[in-house]
Amino acid sequence: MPTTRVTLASNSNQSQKTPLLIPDSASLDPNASPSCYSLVIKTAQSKLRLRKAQRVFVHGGQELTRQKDWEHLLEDDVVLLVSVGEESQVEGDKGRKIAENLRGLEGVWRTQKARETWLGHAEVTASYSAGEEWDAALGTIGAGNHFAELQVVEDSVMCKPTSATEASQHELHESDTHISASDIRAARLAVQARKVVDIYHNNVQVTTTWPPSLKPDENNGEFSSRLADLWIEAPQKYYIHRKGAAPTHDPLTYIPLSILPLPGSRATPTLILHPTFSATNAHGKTNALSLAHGAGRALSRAKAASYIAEKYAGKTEDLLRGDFVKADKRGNKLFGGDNAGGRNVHGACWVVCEEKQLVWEEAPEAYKDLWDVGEDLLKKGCAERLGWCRGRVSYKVRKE
Ligand SMILES: Nc1nc2c(ncn2[C@@H]2O[C@H](COP(=O)(O)O)[C@@H](O)[C@H]2O)c(=O)[nH]1
Ligand SMILES: [Mn+2]
Repeated sequence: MPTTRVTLASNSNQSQKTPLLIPDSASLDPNASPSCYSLVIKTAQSKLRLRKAQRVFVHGGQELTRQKDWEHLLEDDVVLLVSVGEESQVEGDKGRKIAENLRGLEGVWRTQKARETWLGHAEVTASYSAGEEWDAALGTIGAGNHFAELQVVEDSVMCKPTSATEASQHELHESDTHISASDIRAARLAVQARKVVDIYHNNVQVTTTWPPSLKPDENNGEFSSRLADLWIEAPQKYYIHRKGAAPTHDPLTYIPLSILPLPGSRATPTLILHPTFSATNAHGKTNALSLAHGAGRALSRAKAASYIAEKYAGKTEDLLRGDFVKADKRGNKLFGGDNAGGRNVHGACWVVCEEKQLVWEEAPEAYKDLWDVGEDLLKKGCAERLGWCRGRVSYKVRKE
């Protein structure tokens, strides 16, 4: 019987593979029975142990959904990547399309009049306008190395039940001792509820108490009394100058942030941290009410530019592709196989960056290991990890 010889691989762990001979009798119409699609799914379930196998892709991100995809892409020796639906709407080809169509984030937002109106403060009839030159940055992603990223919350969010409770205000009971599906859902909701998460950083904050007190009602009074031990009595101004760090509180209200993202690079996840305040970190004093605002550079911009330009000579354009993901600097592209959770670097971002120099300077290899940085913060009692998100489209700059 004539057959087509293909290899099936798990989309999230592509070293996990199995051969499959598809008989010509199998229909190319995915809705027929038996179809090439149903055979692929069944084989992935039994041989790759992907119980929830549901989507089939080829390298490059194109998904085989319609009969004509199967007609066009099914051939001898093709590798079919089978996923359990971990992708989001911005996965694969969609990510590429979004990246292609996304533009103007660095361009001015509305008119100066509209910006001034937005910056006005009706109650105190004051305006925070700083003049046209500066207001022009309002509503843009900013300049320099700023970026905006579309990310998805990964399914495998792990969290402590108490963190999930605080973060999401979901009705989870603090006495829960195991991580349940509802905890995971709660952590996801916490992140998703704030669909746009900005990261304050490099700011100067003025405070008159050190450390600032938290609202007693948030801590049943107990926390405030412990903080009192640390208070410096005389009210005077203290300045917290952050460079490479983000505040653990909303700088205006002093209310602790429920989540604080810790980005790694355009190809690695963003950890979702929950700042903590306990005796271990002297209620935030140890870390100056701040957390790292990113993994941070491992290579200077100059070193990264020359190293990456040489390493990927002639392939700079490929570095912008979401399907051109190289192993991280430890070589652990699929670190730990299926149990790696967010550690693998599968499925990176489609990047919009029309400045070659920046593409090289901000390559994933130029940054420290996000997981190590995150782990240090956890070990010092400065934060808990609620989960992580994965970038799908990263917008840096267009030259338009
Ligand atoms: N998710 C992404 N994270 C990135 C990217 N480029 C850099 N980074 C991380 O962000 C912090 C902050 O950047 P900085 O330039 O202001 O220091 C940095 O420490 C990196 O770890 C990216 O494209 N996507
Ligand atoms: Mn920085």
